[in-house]
Amino acid sequence: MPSSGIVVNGRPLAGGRLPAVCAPLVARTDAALLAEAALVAAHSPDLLEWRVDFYDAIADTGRVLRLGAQLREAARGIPLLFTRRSVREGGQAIALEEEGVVALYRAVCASGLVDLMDFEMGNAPADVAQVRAFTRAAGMPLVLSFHDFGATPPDPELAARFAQAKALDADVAKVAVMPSSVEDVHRLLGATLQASKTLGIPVISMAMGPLGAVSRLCGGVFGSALTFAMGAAASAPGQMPIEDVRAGLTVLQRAGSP
Ligand SMILES: O=C1C[C@@](O)(C(=O)O)C[C@@H](O)[C@@H]1O
Repeated sequence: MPSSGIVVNGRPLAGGRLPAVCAPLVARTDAALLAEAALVAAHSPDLLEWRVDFYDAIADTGRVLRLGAQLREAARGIPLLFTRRSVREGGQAIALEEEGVVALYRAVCASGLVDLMDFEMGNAPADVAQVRAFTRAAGMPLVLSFHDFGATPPDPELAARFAQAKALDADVAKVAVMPSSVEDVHRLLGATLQASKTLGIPVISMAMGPLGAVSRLCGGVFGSALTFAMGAAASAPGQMPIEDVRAGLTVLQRAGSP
């Protein structure tokens, strides 16, 4: 069965249309994050991603929760995705050990201040299991993700990453890679299509950098349920402004593209 859209709080993002559009928030301070959220929410993305690894006070759970509550207000009903991206997979260095990250995920899950969570499938298996349990208890979908900022792995590994997410009980499987040729982009889209037809859960993929930009526009045709577009600032190479991405998606839709 082909993959469907991502369901958040019982409702499919973007009404089930593929792909929904997510804009990242990458500010470092409280005031800057709230200003960024207000600005980006005005572009009406289907989802806002709080990249909490950018936040200066990530090691202070109380402050994360207080800011999360304010972010909720600033988001004006747009669902929130909570993501700590590790340095290993392209994120920022943070003042927290992995144990602290897991404790932070537990607190944020329990708070109900966000609507879904992203955790890397490459984290310690015990940590992945714990985050799965927290999200499950909170009734929150879990995205298990994999990022390769240096290359596009061979086809069997791409398929294995999607399958690994599913095996680890993800609600959504996500794979992001760096292409060094159009062939790499083509392979990523092929692996996405295959996974979207066989996995039984929504999948997300993107090829990063300028070569991969096309995947952020046409990925939905190949089964990717979400594309990341820049609101105020990019969180990964190759992200385009949200207005441009929406325009591209509209052109495809008008042409009757699936
Ligand atoms: O994993 C992803 C996808 C991403 O890396 C991208 O390439 O758009 C951007 C990240 O913020 C997000 O967490």
